[in-house]
Amino acid sequence: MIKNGRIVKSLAGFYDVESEGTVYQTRARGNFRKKGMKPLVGDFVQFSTEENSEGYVLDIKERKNQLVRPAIANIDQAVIVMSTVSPNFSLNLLDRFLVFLENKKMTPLIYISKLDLIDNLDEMNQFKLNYEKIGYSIYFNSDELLNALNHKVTVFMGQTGVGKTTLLNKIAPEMNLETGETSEKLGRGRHTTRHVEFFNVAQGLIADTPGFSSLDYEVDNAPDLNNAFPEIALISHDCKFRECTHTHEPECAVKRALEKKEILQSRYDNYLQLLSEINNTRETYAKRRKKQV
Ligand SMILES: Nc1nc2c(ncn2[C@@H]2O[C@H](COP(=O)(O)OP(=O)(O)OP(=O)(O)O)[C@@H](O)[C@H]2O)c(=O)[nH]1
Ligand SMILES: [Zn+2]
Repeated sequence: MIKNGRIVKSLAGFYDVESEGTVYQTRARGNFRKKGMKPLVGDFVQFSTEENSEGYVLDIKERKNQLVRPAIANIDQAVIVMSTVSPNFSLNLLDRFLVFLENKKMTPLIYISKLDLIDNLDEMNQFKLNYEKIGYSIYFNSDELLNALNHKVTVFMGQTGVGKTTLLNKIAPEMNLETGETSEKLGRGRHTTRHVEFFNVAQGLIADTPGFSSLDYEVDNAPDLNNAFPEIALISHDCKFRECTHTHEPECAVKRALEKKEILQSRYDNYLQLLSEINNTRETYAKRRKKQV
């Protein structure tokens, strides 16, 4: 019988496909293999199932997005975990995570951990207001965050030590994750490769997230960078030049908005920093290519 479903687990060449509430064990066998495509957890697939024998994944539907580590596809949203201290809160790092997610069409949710370690909340409250104005959701407690996971596929990301595991243990104890502390106590190596699996939490799906300690935001051109800053993208429609980079061009609406404090200075500064990183990388590549000729 041919069915449609979604891969919810992958282990040693087997794929668990969920279809209308039932999970079927399958292997890969389809045209996509010739194209070098490998089924990923999160893929919507067509598969065959037979009684008394395993089924086969026959076709993979087009992906909305995908991650390499963990290897998953079609992710709706990502929780960026940022701590107030140890490691220190960084708007620069946060904006890099946001650019990465915007570019991948994953909705960012921002969770602030270790609020108990700071005496004064003024700065964090101001940050919350500022970023909510851009359109982002900021969470100071895990119960509110839990509600936002309903009916969505969510991954968790953040610098090492910010408290991802601690947070996941609070909202999804069934995932049985080890925090930095416990895995050190037990003398086990960190970052052991696990199989990839979705967990049902709050009527949504959560993917385990082994990686993400360093971040390549994966944007390599100015227009994509512009679009990865939603408030800049919106205002850029009023710039005189269609491909305005908001640096040296006359009649730039973004610079006007900056003067009127309608755009945060830190956001603009981080935009400029990423833009110059992108330009530097492009120049380096161009030089290398010239040398090769
Ligand atoms: N005071 C306080 N400590 C926290 C909080 N969240 C996490 N921690 C501590 O911070 C340390 C790191 O937490 P983890 O949950 O292991 O961090 P992680 O992001 O999973 O780190 P990696 O596994 O390295 O990616 C642990 O000692 C936690 O107990 C918090 O909200 N408040
Ligand atoms: Zn402009």
